[in-house]
Amino acid sequence: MSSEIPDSFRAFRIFDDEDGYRSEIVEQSIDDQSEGDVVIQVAWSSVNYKDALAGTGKGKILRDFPLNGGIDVAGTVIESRAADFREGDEVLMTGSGLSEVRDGGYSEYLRVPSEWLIPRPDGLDLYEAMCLGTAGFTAALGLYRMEALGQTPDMGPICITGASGGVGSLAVDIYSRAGYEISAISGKVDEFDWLHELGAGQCISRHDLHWPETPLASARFAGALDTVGSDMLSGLTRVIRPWGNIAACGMAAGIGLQTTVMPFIIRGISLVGINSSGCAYPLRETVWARLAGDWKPRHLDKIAQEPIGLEDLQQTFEQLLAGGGRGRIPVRIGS
Ligand SMILES: CCC(=O)SCCNC(=O)CCNC(=O)[C@H](O)C(C)(C)COP(=O)(O)OP(=O)(O)OC[C@H]1O[C@@H](n2cnc3c(N)ncnc32)[C@H](O)[C@@H]1OP(=O)(O)O
Ligand SMILES: NC(=O)c1ccc[n+]([C@@H]2O[C@H](COP(=O)([O-])OP(=O)(O)OC[C@H]3O[C@@H](n4cnc5c(N)ncnc54)[C@H](O)[C@@H]3O)[C@@H](O)[C@H]2O)c1
Repeated sequence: MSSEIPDSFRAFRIFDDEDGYRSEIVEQSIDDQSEGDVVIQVAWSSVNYKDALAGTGKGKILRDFPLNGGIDVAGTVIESRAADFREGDEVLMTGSGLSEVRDGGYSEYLRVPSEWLIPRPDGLDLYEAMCLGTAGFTAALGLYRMEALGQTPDMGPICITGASGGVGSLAVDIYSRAGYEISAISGKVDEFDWLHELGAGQCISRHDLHWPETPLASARFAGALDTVGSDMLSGLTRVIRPWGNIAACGMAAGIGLQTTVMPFIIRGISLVGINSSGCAYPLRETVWARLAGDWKPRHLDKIAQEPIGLEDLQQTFEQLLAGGGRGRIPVRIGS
């Protein structure tokens, strides 16, 4: 790694102006970026569903324009005015306003506020940290919050929806490592063998699901991590066993939710909202420590696809939004 910030470097930047909503690779300088007390020489980022919404304009993700895309970043500190970080430190940052209100990780150098930076935990290298990224953090935060509400492996199987995607596949790996029996729901029957390899005990085709319309139906799962939303989440509320939990993190199928109070007051289930982006710093550190330790996925090599570059982002976004994602997509930024 070189130790000087070049006058000009590459970034994937998102615009919304008189020429319309668009994203392109630009040359920029560090002074073109949002404020911060630390500059990182970026090594890796990743592609999340939210990056695809931001990069294509299909979701209202950016709240300021223009900004560099990329809600995840990992690299080495090259310049610091912060007491807690020194040149040469390896760091990562997920969510925390990246590609929402400040420039994101699709950039060879990135200036960030140190208050959101996580020192790379022992047990993960920078590449692995970005194979996890927001997706892995979200899966782990879901489990952390369900366990805080009393979820334990002996209560029975956890259902993971959108199981072939980034959050879903990492959750299958992490939760099975944590001792849970996993029922994976996916529309991609071709991926069932792979999901079994990651730790799913049972795979269920989304196309064979017929959620009951009644307020309650036979309880079949002890808990759930839902990345899909809409009818999937509505149906799940009706089939969770007494005192079980649902961690709701996604809306790949839509943002609606139709249910009744019955699952909550008769079975005592809890619906927990997962917000990876705004998660408070102490909990962030705790969850990253688990991801680097006892919750580190055992099959990252099977979940991570071949790395892509900045020039591949647009095409990858389209594939992801069309439901064509499988596992995680690391983005190589540094040479
Ligand atoms: C990591 C993966 C993920 O997070 S997946 C989720 C990705 N996020 C999304 O897709 C949400 C995109 N946002 C939207 O679609 C819209 O903002 C929604 C929520 C529908 C509201 O739109 P609209 O009715 O036009 O109102 P608005 O945008 O002015 O917002 C209303 C108030 O809500 C707030 N808000 C909005 N987005 C955020 C956000 N991401 N984080 C925190 N606050 C948010 C706005 O600031 C606004 O509140 P206020 O009036 O400023 O106090
Ligand atoms: N709340 C948070 O903090 C948080 C963090 C990360 C991701 N998310 C959300 O979780 C979801 C998954 O994110 P990801 O990065 O893993 O994306 P991804 O594209 O890797 O995975 C999405 C999965 O959903 C499936 N899917 C797509 N459309 C569907 C539909 N109509 N019905 C059922 N399944 C469908 C896909 O096949 C894929 O398995 C997204 O909605 C994303 O916004 C939320």
